[in-house]
Amino acid sequence: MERTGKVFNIEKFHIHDGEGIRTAVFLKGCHLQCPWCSNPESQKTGNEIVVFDNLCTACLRCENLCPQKAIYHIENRIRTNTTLCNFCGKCVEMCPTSARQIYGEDMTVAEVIREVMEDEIYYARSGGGVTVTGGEPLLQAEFVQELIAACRSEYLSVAVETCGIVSWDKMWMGLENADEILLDIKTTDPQKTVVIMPNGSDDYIGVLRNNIRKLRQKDKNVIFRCPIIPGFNDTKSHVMSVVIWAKEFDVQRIDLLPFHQFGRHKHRALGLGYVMEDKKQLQNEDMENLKSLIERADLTCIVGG
Ligand SMILES: C[S@@+](CC[C@H](N)C(=O)[O-])C[C@H]1O[C@@H](n2cnc3c(N)ncnc32)[C@H](O)[C@@H]1O
Ligand code: SF4
Ligand code: SF4
Ligand code: SF4
Repeated sequence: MERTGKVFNIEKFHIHDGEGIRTAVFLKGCHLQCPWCSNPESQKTGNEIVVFDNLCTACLRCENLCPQKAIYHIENRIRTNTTLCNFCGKCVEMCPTSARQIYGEDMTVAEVIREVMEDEIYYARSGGGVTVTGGEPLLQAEFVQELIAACRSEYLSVAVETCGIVSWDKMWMGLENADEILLDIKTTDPQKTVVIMPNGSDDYIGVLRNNIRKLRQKDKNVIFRCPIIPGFNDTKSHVMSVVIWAKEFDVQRIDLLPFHQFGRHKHRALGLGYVMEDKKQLQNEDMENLKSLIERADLTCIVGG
């Protein structure tokens, strides 16, 4: 049987996360739980169904239609019994306000490539390609390996975004043929890793450093990316420690990603809560100061990636 990957989104005309016009393929499942994550729907491995209360008009169409009788309401708030739901998608299709969403679909590499190739004309013109992201894409390293091989046979370049916290075997399987590796350095401080891996971060920093070292020994093109998260790592000392790592591993570029709150409605709809509500991204001037720390070390820095 053909291998499938668990995909939760394919986004066209993506202009970040690699050169040119890109199609981003989002793979579901992540073993980290960054409280600020812009894609919290990526974290669980299995399918999920959500209702955005702010969009729901409580028309009850979905409740009346569900073949599994999985939908019910409590005081005009629509809820889904996920043990009864078989993710048929009927309620999502007919919801007049797009308040219902299913996250997660099993797709073959051929199915993903078919969608990707709909925009073939733009990649060549813009120097773009495909970005594989998530969730943590390298948890599905075999699928990523096959997807990259299929992209290469269509002459498409591939960037992969990763947190870098997987075994070396998975890392290499997924990244050996990637053109660009966007490696997130969320922290260099072992004391802080519990914030992003509350269930046990073991040797987060050791695993990350070891993977970077091996990628560089194999001459892979690595770009460090630092999401700048208020109250967690928005300091000069954090950026300086990333600069020191870049020098140590001969990495030439560190991008800075300003904190945003695009994921906040999804956190709520998934019942995860959102602890970043009152956090504000750095002022432009402060971001520029962090950028200049990197540039003064003769490294390239793009804000926004
Ligand atoms: C959602 S992650 C998926 C890839 C991989 N799991 C990782 O963390 O690198 C993609 C990128 O979004 C960034 N990101 C996530 N939430 C963010 C937020 N609230 N503000 C800015 N960047 C964010 C991550 O740091 C990462 O560079
Ligand atoms: S169909 Fe959509 S708007 Fe109507 S009750 Fe269901 S979720 Fe709400
Ligand atoms: S996806 Fe299908 S089974 Fe699940 S709640 Fe919607 S209509 Fe019911
Ligand atoms: S590692 Fe990436 S996908 Fe996973 S929780 Fe953190 S930002 Fe989200």
